[in-house]
Amino acid sequence: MDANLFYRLESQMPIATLTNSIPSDRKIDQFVPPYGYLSSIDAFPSFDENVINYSTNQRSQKPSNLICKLVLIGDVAVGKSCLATRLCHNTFDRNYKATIGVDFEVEKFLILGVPMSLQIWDTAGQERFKCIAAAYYRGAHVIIAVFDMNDLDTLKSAERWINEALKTIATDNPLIYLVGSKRDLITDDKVYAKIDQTARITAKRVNAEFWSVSSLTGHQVQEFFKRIACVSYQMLVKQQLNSSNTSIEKLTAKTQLAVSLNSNNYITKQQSKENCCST
Ligand SMILES: Nc1nc2c(ncn2[C@@H]2O[C@H](COP(=O)(O)OP(=O)(O)OP(=O)(O)O)[C@@H](O)[C@H]2O)c(=O)[nH]1
Repeated sequence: MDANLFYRLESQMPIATLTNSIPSDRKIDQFVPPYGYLSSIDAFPSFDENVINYSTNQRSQKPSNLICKLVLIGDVAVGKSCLATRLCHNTFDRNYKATIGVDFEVEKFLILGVPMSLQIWDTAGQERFKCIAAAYYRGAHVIIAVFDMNDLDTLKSAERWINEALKTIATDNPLIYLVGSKRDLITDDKVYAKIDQTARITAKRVNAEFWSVSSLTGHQVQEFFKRIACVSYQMLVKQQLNSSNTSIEKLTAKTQLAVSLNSNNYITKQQSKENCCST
């Protein structure tokens, strides 16, 4: 179904029907912490008071159509599609099937009682599809750069992928996540600690939050996307509140201007009348 039609139909649903259709493991009432406090540039420890008030108001109204666009980027075969599949279908495929251009999934969350759709754009890592995939970066709120923890060259590439995406994304301050995949393949704790440390340094350099996951075992996958859902919900709601404040401010400024213009006009007319009468 065409994505726009889907959202139009959904926005006409009663809120109870919509919220009941969201599974309980997609309902979030507590802010999800980062993978480790040291791995995040901003810990976002809790929901902001304004965001909680907004959510309470929203629950009593028709649901607003909050949509968070997310792009998965990174080298060939680092595990982007498996990550999306683990989240959306809770399955894992050992057979590698290259993504052709881009794939699309939607996952619904209910955050503080308000529905939000996570649009997941899974892009191809193959060089020949880069142009097609990059066309889908525009307007993304979240960038997830995936690298294979067993191949540190893909970590260097992840940094390049992020910098390239930032040039075309055209969104103010998108949230950036650096994700080490295939955690299950590293059994030596010392080896893991070294990779983890290197990844955190890279993450800091690119203003990203670092996570380490395994799509094979499902390790940290659900937590990771719940974390994204919380942080992006908070960001989108704050943006909405700021823009409505700005329009109220603009409206107030316009009204004041109109009042002052009118009163000036009135004074001028009065004065001219007075002048006229006095002659
Ligand atoms: N052991 C293990 N293998 C994984 C994991 N995630 C992905 N793989 C394997 O890695 C290979 C590539 O995974 P994909 O998810 O298709 O990789 P991709 O990044 O989407 O690749 P492109 O579509 O070419 O960009 C597949 O054979 C997967 O089975 C994981 O967590 N653990």
